[in-house]
Amino acid sequence: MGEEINEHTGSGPVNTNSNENNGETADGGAKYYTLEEVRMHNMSSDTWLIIHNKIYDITSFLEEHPGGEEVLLEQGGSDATESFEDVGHSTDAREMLQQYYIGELHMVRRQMVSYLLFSYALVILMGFYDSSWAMWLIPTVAAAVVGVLYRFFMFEHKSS
Ligand code: HEM
Repeated sequence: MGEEINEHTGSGPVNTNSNENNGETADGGAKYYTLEEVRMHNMSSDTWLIIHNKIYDITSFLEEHPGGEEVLLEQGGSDATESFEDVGHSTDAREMLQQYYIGELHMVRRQMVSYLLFSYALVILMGFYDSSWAMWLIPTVAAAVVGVLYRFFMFEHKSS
């Protein structure tokens, strides 16, 4: 998947090859935005929300929202997952989200934590490397850790 991270602080994606407003790059991969970048879009003329790690540009939806514009503006530029779920939105409301989808949240910090934990686990295991049982245990545990991390990242990017 063509992962694209926009590190700029402007209002649109940096990659000129990307298709605007459909959350996909020209090669079909999702657009990724950092939390810092999403935070910039917190005004009535430009409102983005994060819901379940997906980014939505809801500027054009503000006035249409049955629950009012105010509640959306309060959440502008931030993670509205909890508020959205607390209201108990209908299936229709969830389907409406799709038309405002522009990309995915890039989990820089969570990825770093995972990499650190993985490295830490390897260092601990290396301490046992002088015993014979460790010869098979280390690769086994390392494979299990990689498996868990892989599932974690897949869930993170696919959750909705
Ligand atoms: C882009 C995201 C959102 C969409 C598409 C959306 C859509 C809707 C829709 C269609 C309804 C009508 C009731 C239903 O069908 O469930 C509704 C009601 C409501 N929404 Fe949202 N909503 C969004 C985000 C939010 C957020 C983040 C909040 C809270 C901060 C919120 C608070 C409310 C409230 C309070 C109501 C009124 C519920 C009632 O009066 O029964 N919504 N929304």
